[in-house]
Amino acid sequence: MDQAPEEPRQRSGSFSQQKPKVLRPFNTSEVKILLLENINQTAVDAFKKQGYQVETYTKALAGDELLEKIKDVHVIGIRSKTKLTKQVLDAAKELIAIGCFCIGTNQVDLDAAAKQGVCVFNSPFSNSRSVAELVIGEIIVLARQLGDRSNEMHQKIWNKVSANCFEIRGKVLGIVGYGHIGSQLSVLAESMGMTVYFYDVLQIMPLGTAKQKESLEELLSISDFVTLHVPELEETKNMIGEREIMGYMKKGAYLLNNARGTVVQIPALVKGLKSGHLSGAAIDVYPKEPASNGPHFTEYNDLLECKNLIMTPHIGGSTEEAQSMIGIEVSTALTKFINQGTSINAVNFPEIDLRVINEEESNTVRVLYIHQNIPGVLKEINEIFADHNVDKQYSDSKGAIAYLMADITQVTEEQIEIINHRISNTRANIKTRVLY
Ligand SMILES: O=C(O)C(=O)COP(=O)(O)O
Repeated sequence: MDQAPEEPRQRSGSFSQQKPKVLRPFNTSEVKILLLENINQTAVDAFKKQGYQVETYTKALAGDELLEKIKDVHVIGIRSKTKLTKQVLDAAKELIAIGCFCIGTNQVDLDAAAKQGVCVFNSPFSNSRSVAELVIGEIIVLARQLGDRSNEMHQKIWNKVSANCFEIRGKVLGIVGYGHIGSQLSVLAESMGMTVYFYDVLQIMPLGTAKQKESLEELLSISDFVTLHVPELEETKNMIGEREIMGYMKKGAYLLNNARGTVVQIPALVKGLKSGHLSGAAIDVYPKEPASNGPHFTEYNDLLECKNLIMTPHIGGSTEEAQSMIGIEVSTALTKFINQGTSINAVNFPEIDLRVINEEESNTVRVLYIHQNIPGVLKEINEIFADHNVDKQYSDSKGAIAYLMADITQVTEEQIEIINHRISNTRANIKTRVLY
């Protein structure tokens, strides 16, 4: 006789089959999300699935237009072009979070955002493979002068030359910045037969047979190809100028910048190329970049005259794969922050999370309290919580701001209002939300 199938056992711990309760801060259709710079459809779909209102633009916004649009949204999604300065953030009265749908966060005043209780997320590695592959392509294109040959053919010129065209096998690649992109590139370059060295401010374990160099100057002086993979920081601004190009890079070397435009001084690059000290360069990023597609690249006429210079319009991370992954990654982080207060992986905030509240915990509320990091705050808060049962609580700080998350049980609807009101009126309050 067939045996009846066993009842599935109730699993425990983090595999619990109890359903997490969906916490709703307010009617989700009131959550307004503004997405700029052609953010991927995966993000638009994810936000719409939550029931949020979503407005999208293909370009970056600036000036009055940005101030007008940002003033009543709860979340803004941007890429590398939209500048969220303190002045812009001051106008964003309802803003709770910013999503940078890219790696870089230099376009946002992170400190001002934190002080206003606005949590910033990015996508730290989803486009690293795309950038690394682009660099491999550029190295070969430069070594074979393909840009110039192709331009000549477009002008009907047949120019078959082998002088100063090289294989990349056995050449030295110098990587400045050995993070997600630099290290990925290191592996790809070695598999093409290149010898890899890198420079980084941190001591990092090299992948494959790559080796770390102690100084930037040493790296520059031994590399046939120098490629930059550093963030835009005070320390990296103008990092590569005449001293580095003419003084330290080898004669005949190539320079690649797919990092940030401000890292390389354009006049020094032009001098390096025009003097013949550099054999070529690939530049994807510029100190000033147009906000939208079209004939707007008018700042750098000197570059237009340089030979063996590949110029691209900041497309390092622009692949279908990277953009769709970034869309999912950043929209997921933002949704968790909106719905549950989770700030894990935030770039400017203490990283806080608590296990989910289950559906049957019907009278449990979650208090999210973003406050100034000053003495005596927890005492005040715990007095407010004193008549309730604090089920779990976690708090952490980062610089001037602190973030407390607490789940309180047996709270009636009137009490929710009272708790919200009392916490919002504490002297350290920056932003308080109560989810239920
Ligand atoms: O990921 C980054 O930081 C980039 O530079 C890519 O920027 P983008 O999203 O293409 O504007």
